[in-house]
Amino acid sequence: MSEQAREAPQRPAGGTLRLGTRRSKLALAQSGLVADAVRQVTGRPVELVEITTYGDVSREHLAQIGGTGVFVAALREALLRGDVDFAVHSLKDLPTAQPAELALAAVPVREDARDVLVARDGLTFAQLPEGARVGTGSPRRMAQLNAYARSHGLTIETVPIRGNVDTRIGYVRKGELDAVVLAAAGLNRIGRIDEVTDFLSVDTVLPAPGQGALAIECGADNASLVAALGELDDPYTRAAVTAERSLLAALEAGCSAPVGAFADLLADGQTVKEMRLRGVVGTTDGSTLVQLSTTGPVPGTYDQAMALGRELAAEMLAKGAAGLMGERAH
Ligand SMILES: NCc1[nH]cc(CCC(=O)O)c1CC(=O)O
Repeated sequence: MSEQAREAPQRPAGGTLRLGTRRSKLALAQSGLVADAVRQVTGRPVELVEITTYGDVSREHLAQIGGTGVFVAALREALLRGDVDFAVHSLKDLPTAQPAELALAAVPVREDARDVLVARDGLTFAQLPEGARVGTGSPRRMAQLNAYARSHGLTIETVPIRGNVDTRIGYVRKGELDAVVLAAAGLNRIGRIDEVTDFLSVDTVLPAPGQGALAIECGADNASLVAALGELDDPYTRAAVTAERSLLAALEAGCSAPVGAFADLLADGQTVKEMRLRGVVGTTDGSTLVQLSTTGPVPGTYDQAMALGRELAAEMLAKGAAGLMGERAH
């Protein structure tokens, strides 16, 4: 039963829009949310078209074949072939270089950007026992969690894991790990936020650049679709994630580098004053972190947001960030 069939009776002018999506529970949830929003703003039917990516078929060598970029690549190929009209990505999985043929038509309002802990027995991070086994395959999470543990006089063991959200939480339920760390946004979107045992403040663990935000992408030459999808864009989220991704790009780091970044607005009462961008790079054992922040006027343009990220990257590089990033992704 397609979305198209269900909406056929009140079908307005303008044909059905085909939304290319991965088949994972998270991807389908994200695409479903965006499909609803696009129906609202365009008045057009939206049909989900499932695309199997190489990353879905073969996870074992994900790191070697280019990390989460493989998920994005198959959707982009479908867009470029014209098999689908637009696609939804988790922004944190998007490479920072934007192909000229494709437009980032919208970045909707960001979800909760925080990382969270799903631990056994309702444990918070501070309540984990000495030597606790904490699952995460992310060098960014490893670096900051190990540093956080150290600051509590605790040593944890970070255990590299992969797989979808169900698989990761499964390690805790089966008793193989004491806890796993995931993004709040993903759990919210698939309806499992109730399983969180600790929300990790961004003051302690900076999220991945773009975490919690979605990217809606379509062909750059389809001006009317770029404009229509643009209705879903949130300028503050767009500015924040642009600054975060600019930092990542200027550090010349890939999606698997130990880089965290988060931009937020500083308000004086009801008046938004400035944007603050925080960044961190560290060794995965958490023994050394370079963590800095910069504050500036809320970027009104893409170039201003990019400049904020570049400025912070330059300061971090001056403090030795490059030496902490280890092997570059790609
Ligand atoms: N790397 C996989 C991935 N990509 C986006 C999300 C969550 C949703 C988001 O951050 O927008 C996740 C899962 C996770 O990190 O827990």
